[in-house]
Amino acid sequence: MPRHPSREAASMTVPLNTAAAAPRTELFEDKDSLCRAVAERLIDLLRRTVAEDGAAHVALTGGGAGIGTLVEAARLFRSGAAAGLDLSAVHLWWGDERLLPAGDAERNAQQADEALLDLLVAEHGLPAANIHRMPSSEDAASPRAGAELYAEQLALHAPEGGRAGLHLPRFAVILLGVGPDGHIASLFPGKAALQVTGRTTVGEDDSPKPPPPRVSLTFDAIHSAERVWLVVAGQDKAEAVRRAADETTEVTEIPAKNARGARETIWHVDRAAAGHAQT
Ligand SMILES: O=C1O[C@H](COP(=O)(O)O)[C@@H](O)[C@H](O)[C@H]1O
Repeated sequence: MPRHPSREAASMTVPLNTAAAAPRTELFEDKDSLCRAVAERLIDLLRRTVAEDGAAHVALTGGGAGIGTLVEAARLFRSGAAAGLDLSAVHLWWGDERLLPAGDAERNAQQADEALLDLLVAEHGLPAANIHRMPSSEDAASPRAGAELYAEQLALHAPEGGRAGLHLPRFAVILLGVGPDGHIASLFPGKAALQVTGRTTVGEDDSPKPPPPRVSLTFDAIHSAERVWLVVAGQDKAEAVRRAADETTEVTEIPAKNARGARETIWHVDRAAAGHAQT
């Protein structure tokens, strides 16, 4: 297995992680109800994790349903429904990012700031230092350098004896959107980044979805999470959802198939993404 995706493998296989939690699906009427439910579930999980472990680490995602979930979480904070959650013990990370200038509107972190994080820092006691953004193009000259920088950040928050020898925080949950092509984070179909093992992060020079330069968690990092929650809304995702559930589909064709957490894997899917007729 390559440690870095120096070149694309013409024909590759990536094993499905059958040791992790098998996926279950929860169906929602539409994107709004899905995002509301995931936001409530996330706040509840953070409360429980902080109470039990003293800290909670979460990896956020971009994308329509990912940012929609943060918008709903902001609504819950504004309404007082998140009262009692000690945000000084919560750390926020990302599953992937575009290697663009800080503050670029296309960056997942920028969209998260606008949807939720600026509010949490200004009014709800989230320390700015607990927001662990992936490097920008000012921080790193290449996706590979960006990946190495983020791996160092992750390692600083790793507990002793982390899973599979990887130096990572203990993620209570990693949130993941799914692209119409079946990608998760910046792990795209057929790309050599899918094969990277023994590392927590990977650079992608040539993402088929613009912009090309990106940084992503690896499958190994995703599999280390306690929980993986996928958030998938819209008819354009229906084919990817269908293929991910098909046992004959290869991970290299639909990377989302291999998005699994150690204890729990939930696909939150709206009716359109599930391929149901619209009502
Ligand atoms: O490029 C990305 O796309 C996916 C899905 O985005 P969507 O707009 O099709 O919902 C997202 O999960 C990922 O974080 C992002 O970088």
